[in-house]
Amino acid sequence: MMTAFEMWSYLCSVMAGLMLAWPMLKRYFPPQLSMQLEAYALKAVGQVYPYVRIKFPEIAGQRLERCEAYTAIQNYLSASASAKAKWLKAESIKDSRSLVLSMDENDQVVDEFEGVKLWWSAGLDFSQRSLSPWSQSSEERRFYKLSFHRSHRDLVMGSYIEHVLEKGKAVAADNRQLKLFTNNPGSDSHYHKATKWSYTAFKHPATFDTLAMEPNKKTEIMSDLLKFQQGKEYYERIGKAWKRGYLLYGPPGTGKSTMIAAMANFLNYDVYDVELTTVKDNSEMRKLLIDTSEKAIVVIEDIDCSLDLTGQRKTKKQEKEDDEEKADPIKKMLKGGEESKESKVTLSGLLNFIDGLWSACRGERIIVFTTNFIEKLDPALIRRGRMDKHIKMSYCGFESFKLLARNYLGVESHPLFERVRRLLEETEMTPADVAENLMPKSDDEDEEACLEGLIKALEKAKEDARKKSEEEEEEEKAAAAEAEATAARAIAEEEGQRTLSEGEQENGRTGSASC
Ligand SMILES: Nc1ncnc2c1ncn2[C@@H]1O[C@H](COP(=O)(O)OP(=O)(O)OP(=O)(O)O)[C@@H](O)[C@H]1O
Ligand SMILES: [Mg+2]
Repeated sequence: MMTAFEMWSYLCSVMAGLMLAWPMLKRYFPPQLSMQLEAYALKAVGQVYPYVRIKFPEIAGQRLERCEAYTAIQNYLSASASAKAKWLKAESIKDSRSLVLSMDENDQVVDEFEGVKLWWSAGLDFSQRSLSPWSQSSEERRFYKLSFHRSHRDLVMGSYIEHVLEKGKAVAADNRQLKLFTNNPGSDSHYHKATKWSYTAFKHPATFDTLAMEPNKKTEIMSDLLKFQQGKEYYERIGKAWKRGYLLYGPPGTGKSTMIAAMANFLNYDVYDVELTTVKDNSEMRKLLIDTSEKAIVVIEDIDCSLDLTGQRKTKKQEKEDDEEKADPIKKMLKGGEESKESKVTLSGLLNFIDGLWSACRGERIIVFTTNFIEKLDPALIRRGRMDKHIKMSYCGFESFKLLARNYLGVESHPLFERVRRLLEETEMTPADVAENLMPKSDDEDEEACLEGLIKALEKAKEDARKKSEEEEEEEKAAAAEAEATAARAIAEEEGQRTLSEGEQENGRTGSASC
């Protein structure tokens, strides 16, 4: 004969078994019926059932965004799921080169944390979505459910969930394919899935190993990036948003864009390439930036050309057009439609988003501006704190050349290196041009031919620079001579005028004396 306690324990364990088996049994019932059964069963056992359940939906919130927790749990469970679950789902990651297995809907796995058993199950809800007053569509909503005994509530809430999310994010970082986002031209759509970003897989092969620059400078940048990436607690402690601004400046072809790609590959961050000229106004800019994920590099290339952010300067052409429009109102009206398409992002808007917005965002973000003309930028835009690190990308030095030669030709040293070194000291050539000269153009071209080609190009560049400076000197001399001649003419004219007026005065005096 069973005691009351034994019966109670038996009943509880049957109920627990049923609850845990339910996700698997559910597949044999129509969706509507299974939802109703679940609701009744929940009511019935709610009072006595000793297990707590937490549901993590895939889609949540008003904007129906994908829940970060769901993704993290999916990644966390992928490891246990592939070992324990019976129904598995395979998804390809990283350029379809590997597969991630996650448990299928209605399956479950058991996890253990600090000696406590916890059950995870995957499920599917069907929610009715009304498309119009006459029709409805059923939408599938995935979720994960965590079940555990109520005596472990503190442990789960206190540390287990945090542990799952952190591990899940780490797995995601290892597995994920980097993405390159670009902003779509301004759209006013309110449809919940409309996004302001579109993306493609980021497969740029540049790394810090292939980036040619002075070794000390490169090491400094890499340590700076690492320090930033590992600085979560530090930024929290000093009360600063976890962001860092880099300004890359230098002539075209010195590797600014290549450096951004190397940064993304080094940190494993997505790249958000902002095309400022298609951003309608400051508020759209804000929305765009809120929509970026954490672990992101936000890039604004050629900031000096993107917008009139440099103290509201106007080009001569714009000034002339403005004058013409003032004189001709019809022309202004005709141009009106065109103007409304122009971006109205302002310098202060841009400064606000760099400073203000990200203070409220969790997760690390790097912002990179590039420019060919640092002197054209408003000092407010690039002051430390906004653009924390200013990195000058310069012409190719000998160390950079050696790296390019190793990369492009596979040579560490060569008798021609010495000539290249001397020429690089005497003339300026961008890494882009050096790289182009080092690249074999046919199978017959060996490293010697490429190095000789580079030497010829360097000699030509040196000769061109010499001629250019001679021409400039000539022009300067001619301009100085012209200025001197103009000054002499002006003095002579002034002299002539004075003699003339003195003569007239003299004549006047003799005239009046003879009268
Ligand atoms: N420092 C470098 N190291 C390795 N390759 C480089 C470097 N600089 C330039 N290159 C090569 O030259 C090409 C052009 O470089 P990149 O686009 O990075 O220049 P940039 O400074 O961004 O120029 P721009 O100012 O015109 O945008 C790259 O594809 C790369 O192959
Ligand atoms: Mg570039």
